[in-house]
Amino acid sequence: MPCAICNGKAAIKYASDGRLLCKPCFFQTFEDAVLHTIEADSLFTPGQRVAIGVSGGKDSSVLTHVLFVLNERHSLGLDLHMVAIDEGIRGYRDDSLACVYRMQERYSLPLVVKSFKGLFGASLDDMDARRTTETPLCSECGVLRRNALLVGSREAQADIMALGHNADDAAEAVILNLMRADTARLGRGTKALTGGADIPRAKPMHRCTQRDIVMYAHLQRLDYFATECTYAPRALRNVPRAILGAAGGVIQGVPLKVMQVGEVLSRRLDTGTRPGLCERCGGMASGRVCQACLVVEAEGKRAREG
Ligand SMILES: Nc1ncnc2c1ncn2[C@@H]1O[C@H](COP(=O)(O)OP(=O)(O)OP(=O)(O)O)[C@@H](O)[C@H]1O
Repeated sequence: MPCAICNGKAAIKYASDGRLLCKPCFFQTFEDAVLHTIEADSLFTPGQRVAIGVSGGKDSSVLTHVLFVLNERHSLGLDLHMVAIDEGIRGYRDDSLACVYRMQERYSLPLVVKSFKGLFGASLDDMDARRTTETPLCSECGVLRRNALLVGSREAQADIMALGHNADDAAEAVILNLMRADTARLGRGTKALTGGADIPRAKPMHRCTQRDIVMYAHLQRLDYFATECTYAPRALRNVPRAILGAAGGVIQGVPLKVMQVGEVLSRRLDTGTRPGLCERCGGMASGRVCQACLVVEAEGKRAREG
């Protein structure tokens, strides 16, 4: 089959729109899609210090590589830094952090590492050990990680964060919030730029599908840690992930379609209320105190009760 762009020999299906492409055209198309999001959503301005959240996983490894390439190729003028969070998950984050250190060497970017233990007094494994039931810890972990990324980005004196969220992540969030009838958060994750109250969060791969990201990482032979998090089997996200996985076999570009619906619904349901600042830590909060401070408070109580 001929490549849909250059008529050369096609080797890869571009999952976002189903076109068959050769390897160089696939790389170019994927990188152009990220550049398009950066420009269309005005994510960055020249001279900005960008803290890339790097976990050692495929998404942030691809993001770091593509931002590094685009910054050079298009003279974006970005001062790229890396921020990594060690949640304290034995057999998972320790190995993926080793990958982050190798990335630091490869791209020669400054790196800030913050740990849950250092910031909140307990690792995720410590928090799990205090629980008597197998409750999913992923939402608490996500809340604390967001806060830790903010602390790390402040330490790096970053103007903006760049995170590796993709279209599948956004679609999973839309489906999860639909199932919970959480209309206030329906559009959460569907925007490429959020959180003006503190350091904003940009998602340059927001319109890239997971399939294309995995293919890009594989064909570029990027170094990343592929093992799933120890706690992943308990994650609520497995439900929407399974739905999207099943639909992906029969509907082209399904994550992008679900994401578009989330965007439309969130605009229609927008009440105009914007988050303020937490009175304890200064992070973003919908109430007086942010989710991270509430999680830390609950964990402290658990630890005292032994
Ligand atoms: N431990 C971490 N340290 C720094 N940044 C992180 C960490 N975990 C997640 N992030 C950032 O948040 C983004 C979304 O994380 P999430 O866990 O939802 O996705 P993921 O698919 O596991 O990402 P990745 O493949 O990069 O690990 C990541 O791409 C990365 O930019």
